[in-house]
Amino acid sequence: MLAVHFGAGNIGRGFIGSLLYQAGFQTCFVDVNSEIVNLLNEKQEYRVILADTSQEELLVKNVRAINSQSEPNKVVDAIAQADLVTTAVGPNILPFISGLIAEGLRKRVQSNDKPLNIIACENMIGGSTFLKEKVYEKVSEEERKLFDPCFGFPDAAVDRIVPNQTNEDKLMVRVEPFYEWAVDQTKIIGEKPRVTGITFVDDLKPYIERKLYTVNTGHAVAAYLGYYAGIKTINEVMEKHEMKTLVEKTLQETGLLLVQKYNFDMDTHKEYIVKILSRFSNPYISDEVIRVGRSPIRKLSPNDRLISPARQYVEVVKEQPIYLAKAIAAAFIYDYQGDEEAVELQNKIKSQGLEATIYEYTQLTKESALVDLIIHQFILLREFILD
Ligand SMILES: NC(=O)c1ccc[n+]([C@@H]2O[C@H](COP(=O)([O-])OP(=O)(O)OC[C@H]3O[C@@H](n4cnc5c(N)ncnc54)[C@H](O)[C@@H]3O)[C@@H](O)[C@H]2O)c1
Ligand SMILES: O=P(O)(O)OC[C@@H](O)[C@@H](O)[C@H](O)[C@H](O)CO
Repeated sequence: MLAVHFGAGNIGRGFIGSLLYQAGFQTCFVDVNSEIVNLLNEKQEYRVILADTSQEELLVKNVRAINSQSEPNKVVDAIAQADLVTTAVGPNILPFISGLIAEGLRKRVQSNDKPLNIIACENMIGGSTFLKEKVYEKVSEEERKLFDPCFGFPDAAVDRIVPNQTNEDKLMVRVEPFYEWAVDQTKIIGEKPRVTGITFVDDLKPYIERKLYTVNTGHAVAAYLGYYAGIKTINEVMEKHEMKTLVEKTLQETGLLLVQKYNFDMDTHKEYIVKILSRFSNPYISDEVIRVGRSPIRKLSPNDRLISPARQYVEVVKEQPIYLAKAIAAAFIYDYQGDEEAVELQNKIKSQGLEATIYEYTQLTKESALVDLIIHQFILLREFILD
């Protein structure tokens, strides 16, 4: 069985690649990083180490890689023969890989009538659906009709903390022991991929919202407030009582929303939050706030981990989400110069002011009480910096 996986980065190698190997797949990674591509082809295996007391090691074998920039035709051929296609490249990159996927599917319908599922394993709601839209923009109406019965794009939620890391062995990747991979089985075409570790569900929305608005919201709060306080890593943030409290208070807000919206059991959800907080404090992982806070414009977009739960909190809980507003304000203050989106955001605030910048990136409107709340929290944080 052949899996083609786009993105041989942290989550690609550390999570998806390791589960695919354990399920008996040969994995062909597709990436633009020639160093990683060459190493994968040279070694054909890599190590995944668990970041806990056990330091357990898994040798992931049966892997190869293609550089999609220099050998796009090989990617097309691999997709034409694959049994599964997955991605972990980042939401902003999906449009850039959609052309190659379209080419691959175009070639495949001519020679291979086996159904194929393409699963985007990205931190976003509706990632595979978005990828499908981008692929379908590149093919004709006639081809879309041919593709529909053959290719599924089931959405997914993936959870495993894999920090950026520099190891002597450049292929090795250190990962937290916890993982979760939920896939919308209603959108699968043909047989479900036989991968132990995937949970197939009929309704992905509660899974993805619970994950994104707990793990990723909590992470974003820790990253932006941590950066603001001059702290380098997430576990250092969690060691500061007042910071940890801010993360907890924010997760109480998203928790209340999730419990009311999905009828989750409150005690079970509280336990889920406790588990997430303990994952953030894992002493075996050093996860920089600049990785977790990366791409603030994406993280401030309407359907992502900050604005979406804040807007829904107002609608569902009918109160003001003070702590989410504080986290959003901290994201608008985030000015790390090594992050293109942070630089763009700060330039926008300088040139057009905070209020117009909020409207532009969050798509909140003048009618939303959230805007004043965010501005208020922004001023409080700014005054604190200037003091
Ligand atoms: N790291 C985590 O803890 C984690 C956990 C769950 C989900 N995710 C999600 O997984 C995705 C990847 O995150 P990551 O942390 O592994 O990032 P990463 O930067 O480590 O990996 C991304 C990989 O994609 C490659 N890439 C970039 N452009 C490409 C292109 N055009 N074609 C093929 N490959 C390309 C990069 O070279 C890199 O190897 C993101 O959507 C992220 O939100 C990450
Ligand atoms: O990958 P991002 O930029 O969407 O979010 C950063 C982190 O919150 C994220 O990578 C988490 O580590 C991951 O989602 C845990 O499952």
